[in-house]
Amino acid sequence: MLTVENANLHYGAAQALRGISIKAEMGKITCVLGRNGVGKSSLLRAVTGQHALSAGSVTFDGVTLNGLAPFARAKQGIGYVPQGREIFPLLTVKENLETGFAPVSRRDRTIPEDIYDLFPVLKSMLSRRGGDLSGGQQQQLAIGRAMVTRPKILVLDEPTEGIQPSIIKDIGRAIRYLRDSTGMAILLVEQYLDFCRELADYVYIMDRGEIVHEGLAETLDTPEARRHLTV
Ligand SMILES: Nc1ncnc2c1ncn2[C@@H]1O[C@H](COP(=O)(O)OP(=O)(O)OP(=O)(O)O)[C@@H](O)[C@H]1O
Repeated sequence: MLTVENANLHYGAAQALRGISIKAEMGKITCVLGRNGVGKSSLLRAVTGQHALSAGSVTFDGVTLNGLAPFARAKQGIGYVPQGREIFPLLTVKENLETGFAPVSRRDRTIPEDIYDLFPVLKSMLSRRGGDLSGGQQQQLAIGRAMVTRPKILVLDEPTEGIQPSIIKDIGRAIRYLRDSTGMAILLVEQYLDFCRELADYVYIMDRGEIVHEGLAETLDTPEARRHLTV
């Protein structure tokens, strides 16, 4: 289980996280919803080690991650699909997938076949450059690359952003498959309410750096929850 406890995060004098506490359990999809700029990406930066917390803690599987570099967190089993995908545009699809080998032991440096079962388009485009793929294909590649790192928890930053509906469906199916087949934890942040309602086991809503609602996915249909999500 991933646990974030009483997390504060600052950019200079500006505070982006204010006493955030969340849990992401193994075998469950945990979704953090919130409007633009409420701190969702900052929360994931704190989990993946790209920005230090100014107070509070992040623990995974009983190990405190505070102070560990992103690379060391990847070795602990944190797989990350960043906002905007961050595909290497000049590397081929295969080479992009192979960048995921870095944190895994030598004997695990293979590309899991289920990546191609989930996203057949990647197999047919292995020698194409990452930059030539559509946004949706790049999102699939970014998920594939994270799967190569053999994560115990997959952390996704707005996986539906700018993606066409048919590929959003494929991505939802892939996330469910990963939960059910491997029992990994999934933590995703989103603005797209319907995607989360269909997929999530447990949801949090953030507003201005704080958690303002939490509960089972069904609770998203309550007026209190909706109030935090409407502009
Ligand atoms: N590098 C930075 N330096 C200064 N302020 C930042 C930085 N990154 C984010 N912020 C600010 O911190 C707050 C939270 O930003 P964050 O990106 O975490 O929100 P978000 O919910 O992920 O938004 P979005 O949906 O637009 O990605 C915002 O007010 C943002 O302007």
